[in-house]
Amino acid sequence: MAFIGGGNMASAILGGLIAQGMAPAQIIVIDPGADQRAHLRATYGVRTADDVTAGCAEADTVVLAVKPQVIAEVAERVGGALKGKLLVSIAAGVPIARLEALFGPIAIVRTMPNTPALLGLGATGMFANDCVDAAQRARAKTIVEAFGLCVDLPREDLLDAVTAVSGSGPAYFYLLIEEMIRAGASLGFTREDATIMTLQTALGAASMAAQGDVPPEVLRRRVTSPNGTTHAAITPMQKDGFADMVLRAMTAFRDKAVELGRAE
Ligand SMILES: NC(=O)C1=CN([C@@H]2O[C@H](COP(=O)(O)OP(=O)(O)OC[C@H]3O[C@@H](n4cnc5c(N)ncnc54)[C@H](OP(=O)(O)O)[C@@H]3O)[C@@H](O)[C@H]2O)C=CC1
Ligand SMILES: O=C(O)[C@@H]1CCC=N1
Repeated sequence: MAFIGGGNMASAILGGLIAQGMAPAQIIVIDPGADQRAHLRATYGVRTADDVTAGCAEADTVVLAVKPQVIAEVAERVGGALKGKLLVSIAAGVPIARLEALFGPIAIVRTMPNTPALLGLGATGMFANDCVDAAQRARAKTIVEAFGLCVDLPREDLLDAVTAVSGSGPAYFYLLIEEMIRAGASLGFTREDATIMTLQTALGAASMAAQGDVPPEVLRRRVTSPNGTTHAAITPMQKDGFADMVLRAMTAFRDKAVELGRAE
């Protein structure tokens, strides 16, 4: 398996795959940064290369993990070297039609993962082109499921919505965590106490919601005693347009994914 691009998202996937038992020697990462290649070798034990054609030669599966703006340059360098291989793209917004125009009519699975893949807790959407056969589809799914859950999408355009929900989603929660820590510290906690209380609360709330038997709205109401403290906090948030803010933010993420993917 080869990765073109060894940055943040590739590292999260590598960490997840290796923790799940994939042999690092089976993985080669192509990245232009000598320091980054040394870091990847030291951290994950993978092989590295700086030349994309040589790097992909032995792989049957190639993960395209560069920024959308760099894909055309990669395609120019790689030429026809991906013929017969499975290309798994993780690039936000880049449509399969554009990948086919750049890399030729090869088997392509377009995915949108997220960084919790590092802990095997990724949430990934995927969609395959018509060149992908049953064995390649199963291989892509096995890889994705090694670092979290995989949703096989009925339409390609839903991948831009996946970017808004789960691809970028960890950042919404991190922002809330950052601000809760800051606010906790300003209410008199030490920063350390504000941090552990906030993180344990985030973990506990997410774990309860993830059990799935009680909807989040009901869980929220159970915390919200009539006319109590939670009510005093949440009511102004709702009045100040929290729901609209989340919708606008996620629509902006989705639209940016579309824009990035269409850019030449
Ligand atoms: N970060 C995230 O949470 C997620 C990211 N993605 C997608 O993953 C992709 C990568 O994003 P991310 O990991 O955040 O970005 P990074 O910038 O962290 O990683 C990209 C890596 O690719 C390297 N690179 C640049 N040019 C080439 C080239 N020609 N050949 C090989 N490697 C090259 C970069 O090197 P250098 O820095 O030296 O240029 C960098 O190390 C994007 O398409 C993004 O949309 C998808 C889901 C989530
Ligand atoms: O911000 C980005 O463009 C990437 C895609 C999804 C998450 N991070």
